[in-house]
This record gives sequence, C-alpha cells and structure tokens, in this order.
Amino acid sequence: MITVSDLTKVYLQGKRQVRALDGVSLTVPAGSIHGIIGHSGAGKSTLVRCLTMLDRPTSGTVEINGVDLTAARSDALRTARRRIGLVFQQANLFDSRTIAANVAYPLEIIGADKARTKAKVDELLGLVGLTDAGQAYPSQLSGGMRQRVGIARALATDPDVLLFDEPTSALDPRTTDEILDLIQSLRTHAELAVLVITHEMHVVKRICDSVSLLEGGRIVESGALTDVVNRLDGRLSQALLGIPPHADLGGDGTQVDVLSSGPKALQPVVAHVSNAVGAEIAILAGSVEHLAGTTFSHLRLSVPDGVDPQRVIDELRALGADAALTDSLSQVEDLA
Ligand SMILES: Nc1ncnc2c1ncn2[C@@H]1O[C@H](COP(=O)(O)OP(=O)(O)OP(=O)(O)O)[C@@H](O)[C@H]1O
Repeated sequence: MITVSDLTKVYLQGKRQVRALDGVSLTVPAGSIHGIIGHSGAGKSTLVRCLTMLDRPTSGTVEINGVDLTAARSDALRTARRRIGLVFQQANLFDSRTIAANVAYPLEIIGADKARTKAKVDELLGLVGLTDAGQAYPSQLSGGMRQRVGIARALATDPDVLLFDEPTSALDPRTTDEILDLIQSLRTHAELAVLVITHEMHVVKRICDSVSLLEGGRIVESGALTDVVNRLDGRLSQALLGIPPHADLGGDGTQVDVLSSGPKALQPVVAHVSNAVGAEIAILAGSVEHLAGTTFSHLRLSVPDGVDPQRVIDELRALGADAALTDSLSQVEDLA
C-alpha cells in the first residue's frame, strides 16, 4: 500500500516560485491499480520523481506499508527506495548486457548471491513471458518485449509498489494491450500496489480500478473508476466516456445529455421518453463503455421544439438515469 499525504514540490524558476505539486494526497492499496492522468505540465514527472525520492518533496509524506520515505536518509533511503519498482516509457536497458543480466542488475547492486539471482531472474522472465529470451540482447527484441524486460527488472527486488510512467506511449495498439494485460496480471502477484501515470484514456479504461486527474499540480478529481465515470458533469467522465462536451452535432432541438449505468444502461430510455412526452426524440451521439465490470451509456439527445426539455429530463431521472441540459454542463477541455 502506498499513501501519499499533502505532497508539495516548489521549484524556483529565476525569482518565480512554481508549485509543480500542490497538496497531492492519494492511497493505493495492495492489489489495486490507480491511474493518474493529466495534461503536459500538470506535474506528472515531478510526481514520479518525488514518489521515488529522486527529487525531495518540499513538504508532505510518501509512505509505503507505513514506512515514510520522506523521513529516511542515506542507507535507509536506499533500502526504502527499493520498495518502489519503476518502469518508464522506454525500458532503458543496457545494450551490452543480455536480457537475463539486465534483469539481474538491481540484484547485483544489492549484492545478492549468484544462486538467488539466477533463480529470481528465471522466475521473473517466466512471469513476463520471456522464458527463452534470457540470453538474447536488447537489440534483438521488439519494443513490447523490451518493456517486459523493464517490468521484470523493476520486480527484481520484490517491491511493494510498481510505478509506471507512460508505459505504453511508445507501443502500437496491439502491443499496448498485451503489456496492459501483463500489468493487470501483476497486481495480484505479491500483492503489489500499482500506480500508472499516463495521458492515454485507453490505459485507464482497460486496467485501472481508480483514477486521479492531476492539473496544475493538484488532484482535481479522484475516485473509483466506476464512481468518477458515473457523473454527467465530471471531467473524468467526459474524458472517459467519449462524447465531446459541446461538439456541434447539429439537430434543431434542445440538447439533453443522459447517463445511465449498470442494468439501467440497457433500458430503452429514448423509446420510453419519446412515448411519455408524445414526441420523437433523436440520438445525436452516444457512447457505451464497459468499465471495471459495469456498463455505462452516455447519450446526447435532441428534444424537438415544442416539447419542454425539463419534462424529458424528469422522465429520464424517473428511470434512474442522470440527465441534464447539455448547455448546463461545464465545458471541459478534451483530456485525451
Ligand atoms: N527542475 C525544475 N525546475 C523548475 N521548474 C520545474 C522543474 N521541473 C518541473 N518544473 C515545472 O513544474 C511544472 C510541472 O512539470 P512536470 O514536468 O512535472 O509536468 P508533466 O505533467 O510531467 O509534463 P510533461 O507530460 O510535459 O512531461 C511545470 O510548470 C514545469 O515547468
């Protein structure tokens, strides 16, 4: 489990103070995957550096299973840092070492004996699906395979937390999904808490249990994936469910958005509401997603002139859906 409390990092740019992180708090229990998304400049890289103590936070704490990394110094800090395995966008392997020797590297640093190192390397190469690649060199592997080596290396010292920094940004869609499947399978391996920093919504949708939106160094929305998505006016919901908030979709009537989840997402809401108000209501746009085992349906409807849109909203709400005038929803920038 990793617990981050009120983490703040202030940089000096000339005479100007930049709060790259401003009171970031989050908890990721063992066995779960938390995604952090944000635009360029939101503070993602700073967060990676502060979580791993590559850069000292100005204030706040980072605790791993109750051990405070920010309080540790020298030897204790080096030991505590090994509780976090780090995987970057590019695996950054040593080209002159074999794959097995790359995975063994962190164990060499801590002076593990040869027999233990070999057993661990064999186990990890098996875990990431590279059993037969131990004697190959990085240049002989594809990008996806190199990323698997990076993951095996990050696991070498049996960390409690695995931190991924844009792990699939350099991969094609199919390889991305293979790596995401691997990350998902790891969460139960040795009870890891997994943090994934990404700008890709697909990554969040496919593997994350919970998600935070980082903006200007602050977490502005955070929660279980199913909770943050289940809000018509939520920024993460709008980003993850995929209807651009105020795209001009045409249609003459008044636009109404409706969001329903679980079994309610499968109701014929448009037919029902059309019947109830005695007018034909059109669907201008829609997205149906299956996230974390729940179905979400987000539709944008056009209510014809002459029908009170509030009646439509009331009928939709009576069906257990969330509904609102599209124009009343806050305009959010596309996060993707
Ligand atoms: N070493 C530094 N000195 C001064 N300012 C910094 C330093 N590192 C980051 N910053 C500032 O902190 C803010 C957050 O930067 P950071 O690199 O963490 O964002 P990011 O979300 O990782 O962006 P990107 O995705 O583009 O890498 C920016 O305003 C940046 O200019």
